[in-house]
Amino acid sequence: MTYAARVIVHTDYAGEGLTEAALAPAPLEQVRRWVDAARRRQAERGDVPEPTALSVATVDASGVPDVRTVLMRFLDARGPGFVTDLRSAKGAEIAATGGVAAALTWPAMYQAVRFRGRAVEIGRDEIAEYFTGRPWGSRISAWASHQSIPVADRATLEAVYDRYAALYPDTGSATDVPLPDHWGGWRIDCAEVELWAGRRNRLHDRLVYVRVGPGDLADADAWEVRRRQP
Ligand SMILES: Cc1cc2nc3c(=O)[nH]c(=O)nc-3n(C[C@H](O)[C@H](O)[C@H](O)COP(=O)(O)O)c2cc1C
Repeated sequence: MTYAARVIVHTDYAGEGLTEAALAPAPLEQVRRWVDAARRRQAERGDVPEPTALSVATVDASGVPDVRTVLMRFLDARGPGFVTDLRSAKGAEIAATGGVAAALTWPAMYQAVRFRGRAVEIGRDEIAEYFTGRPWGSRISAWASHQSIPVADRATLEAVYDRYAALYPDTGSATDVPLPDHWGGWRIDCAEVELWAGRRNRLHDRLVYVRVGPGDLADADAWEVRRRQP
């Protein structure tokens, strides 16, 4: 017997599914409904930790894919957005190809949302506003870490952190740590938004908003809904 055959537990997905009739006319409202439901469920039952954990896939200049998890910090008609170090591996990959795909996955609810599109850098004003709301230690780490670059050991990293902590001491003010130029974020300007709902016998529902014209995620005229086979 293979390893997989011995360890895999086959769980049938008993979700309620998703119908065309129940789907919101435009993707933003539909995604918000599901994100709100995931947050509520986490608050009530605690089985959807980090409901906005977003897997973000990028492709480097040679066509090699990469993926990591971030937190979805923005969700509006312009697309889902996240914050990060602009100099990171994901940053280099976005600079190289601009293509990005992302997924919110809530296994306890048998639901997932999938976005595909182009990365658009979030404006500095919005980033500055968001940055000031972060805890002081997180803002210090934004200076101390050059994300994705190797470091000799943990002690080296902590020494750099301590240096910035001394440079920008915690005064209790939102502006005691300046916004680093290298810290920012991207939104996904979506070409497709898929809602996946797990159902019995692996006969799941997949309803996909496909962009058919200009407009944002709140504009129903910009999208056509297609059902894909599971
Ligand atoms: C639950 C979770 C949330 C995370 N949130 C973020 C985030 O919001 N921004 C970020 O840059 N990294 C976040 N990370 C770390 C990333 O997964 C990743 O290690 C980092 O962004 C470097 O990725 P890169 O080297 O591919 O650019 C998070 C990791 C986890 C597991």
